[in-house]
Parts: sequence; C-alpha cells; structure tokens
Amino acid sequence: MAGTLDGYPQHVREQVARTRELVARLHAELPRWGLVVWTAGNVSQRVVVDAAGPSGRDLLVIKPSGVTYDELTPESMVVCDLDGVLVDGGRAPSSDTAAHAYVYRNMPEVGGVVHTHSTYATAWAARAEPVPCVLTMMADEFGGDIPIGPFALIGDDSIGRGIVETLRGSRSPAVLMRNHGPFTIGPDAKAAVKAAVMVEEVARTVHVSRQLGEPLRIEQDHVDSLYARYQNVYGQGEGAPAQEKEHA
Ligand SMILES: O=C(CO)[C@@H](O)[C@H](O)COP(=O)(O)O
Repeated sequence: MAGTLDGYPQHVREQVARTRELVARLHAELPRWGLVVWTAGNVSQRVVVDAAGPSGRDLLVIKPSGVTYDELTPESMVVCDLDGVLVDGGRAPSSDTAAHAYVYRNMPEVGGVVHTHSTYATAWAARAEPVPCVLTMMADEFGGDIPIGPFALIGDDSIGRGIVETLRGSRSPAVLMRNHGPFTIGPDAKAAVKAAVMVEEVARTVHVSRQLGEPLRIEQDHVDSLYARYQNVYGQGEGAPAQEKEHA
C-alpha cells in the first residue's frame, strides 16, 4: 500500500512533514499518560491545504493501524484525504480513520482528534452515563457534563456521525461513545490529547467520589463562570493577568 504527495505543492508537503513529526510525538503521550494499552488509541491532525492540492481538500495525518507506540516514527505516519482514503504512506491507516475524517469534514473548526480506551472514561461509556459536572476541573475543561454518544460500529462513518451529532454545539471537547470509549477534539492534536488526559482524570475522580456517596453538582451559573475564566484568562494566553499589565 503506497500513496504519493506528488501533486501537492512544496508548502503543503512541508506542512505534512511537520505534522507527521508532531503526530508521531503526540502518540507517545498516550502511553505516557496511561491512556492506552498495546495499540488501542490514535491521534490525528488536519493539514490545511486551502485548495492547493489536486483535490482542493484538506488532508489528515494519523498512525498506521496496529503498530505499537514505540515503533511509531514520523515516516510511519500515514496521510489520508478527508474521505479517509490513503494519500501518502506505506501502511494501512488506523481503523478509526473514517471517524476522524468525518469529524474534519463536518466540523471545520476541528484541527485534532484523539481516541483512546482509557479505563475510567471507558467504564462510564460502557454504562452510557454522562460524567456529571461535579468538579471545577470539569467546568473549566468541559463546560458541563461529558456527554455520551450513540453506539456505533467501527470502520465506516458511524462513529464520526455520532461524535459530530453529540459535540456540535456542545462546550465539551470529549464524547464517550457508548460501549466504546472517549473521542476528543480540539483546534489541534495537542489540544485533543490534553482533552483525552483530562477526561480520564475526571472520570476517575468522579468514580472515586461516587464510592463515598453522591457527588454534588456545581450550579450552572458557577459552571459558566468557571468555564469563561479558564477558557479566557487561565495560563499565558491573551487574557492572562501579566499580559494585561503589559498593555496597561
Ligand atoms: O477502537 C478500536 C478498535 O476497537 C481502535 O481504536 C483500536 O483500538 C486502535 O486501532 P488502530 O488505530 O491501531 O487501527
């Protein structure tokens, strides 16, 4: 199985090379954070082509299917079009490529997608119960409950449709696909990896809390306020206090 980027201009091929490096590196984060066993999870990132390629459509970079994380290199990453068809790379793409591609086709704001089977998040998915927003970290990151998506078979558009139906219009960057596991999205692959780390962390904490009794929900106006602060002020971004001082 081999494809080619020959019809794409130099700047797109350079962008693909950088994305291959990034996506290979981010795959190593999945075992590092304890989110996967064996080969059971994948990361992709969109490559914006802006009509520069033969099809005029964006591409995505994802791992090859069934290859262990310590074997993954930038060169082994595969490039697909947004129908999930292989464009460049010598191996079969991840079995979740169609799901990732569907998300990119239907959510133009999404630049990264991650899937894992991390234990606690997947345990909630197996029970088809949304993780209730009972932690400030959840309000910050997810802006509310972490929703459940429908049951869907692997390999075609079904998972992608379920992700898009559930996350379109939601503040959550994570969906727990019923009986399967978490899929996360972000403006880029790093943000989607972060959401995958966070969803496992809060799924674990809320599960532990449940062993002690019923956790208390955070009131909606507090959820809104926490979400607004974290998304706009937290860290070193635009709204961070140090930067406000600089502009004063
Ligand atoms: O959910 C599944 C299969 O149940 C997949 O996510 C695999 O666990 C990883 O597949 P590849 O990315 O290696 O094809």
